[in-house]
Amino acid sequence: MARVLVAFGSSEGQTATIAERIGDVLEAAGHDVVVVHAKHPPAELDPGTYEGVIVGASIHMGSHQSYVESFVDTHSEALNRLPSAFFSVSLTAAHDDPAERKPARDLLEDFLEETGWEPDATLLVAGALKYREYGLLKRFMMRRIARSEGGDTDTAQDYEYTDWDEIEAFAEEFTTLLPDASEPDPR
Ligand SMILES: Cc1cc2nc3c(=O)[nH]c(=O)nc-3n(C[C@H](O)[C@H](O)[C@H](O)COP(=O)(O)O)c2cc1C
Repeated sequence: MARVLVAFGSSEGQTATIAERIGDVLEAAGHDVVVVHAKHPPAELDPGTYEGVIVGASIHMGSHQSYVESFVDTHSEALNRLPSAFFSVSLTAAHDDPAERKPARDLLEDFLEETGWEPDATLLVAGALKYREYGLLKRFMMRRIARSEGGDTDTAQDYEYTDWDEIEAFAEEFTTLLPDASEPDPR
C-alpha cells in the first residue's frame, strides 16, 4: 500500500469530480489516498511525505488555475523525486482531431515548463459544459464559444465529455509506478 496525494484545481467542479474518481480507483487498488483542493490545502500538507502525487487543473481563458501552478512550483522538488502525474481538463481536449487538441497540449507543456515539473505521465481530459450552473454572462459566453467551435449550444442542459474509462485507466496505470508493499521481501 502506498500513500498517494491527489491535488486539483477546479472552477466549476468537473476537475474535482475527476480527482475524486482517481482517488476511488487508487483506493480500490489498496492505496491510502488524500484528495485536496490546491486552492486551500491543509496547512500541514507536505507532498514530500507521500509516495506518489497526481495533480489536476482545468483551463479557463487559455490558462490553468494560477494557484495550481503555485502549488506545483512550491513542491516541484518533491514532485520531481516521486512518481507523479498531471492531468489537464478542458473543452479543447474533447476534440477527436489531434490538430484541434493541440492548443490544450501546448498549454500543458507550457505549464510544465514554467513550473520545472517533469511528471511520469500526463493526460488531456475532456471536461464539461455546465450551462445550467453558469451565471447569465458565463452561459452566454460559453454558448458563443461552443457555437464557433461546432459544439453543443442548448443551454437548457449540461454536457459532459469526460471519458471515465480513460480516467480509470490513467489511475490504474499510475498504480504501476507506486511502491508495492505486497511484493515479497527480497531478503
Ligand atoms: C469561463 C470559462 C472559460 C473557459 N475557457 C476555456 C479555454 O480557454 N479553453 C478550453 O479548452 N476550455 C475552456 N473552458 C472549458 C473548461 O475547461 C471546462 O468547462 C472544464 O470542464 C472546467 O473544469 P472545472 O469545472 O474543473 O473548472 C472554459 C470554461 C469556462 C466556464
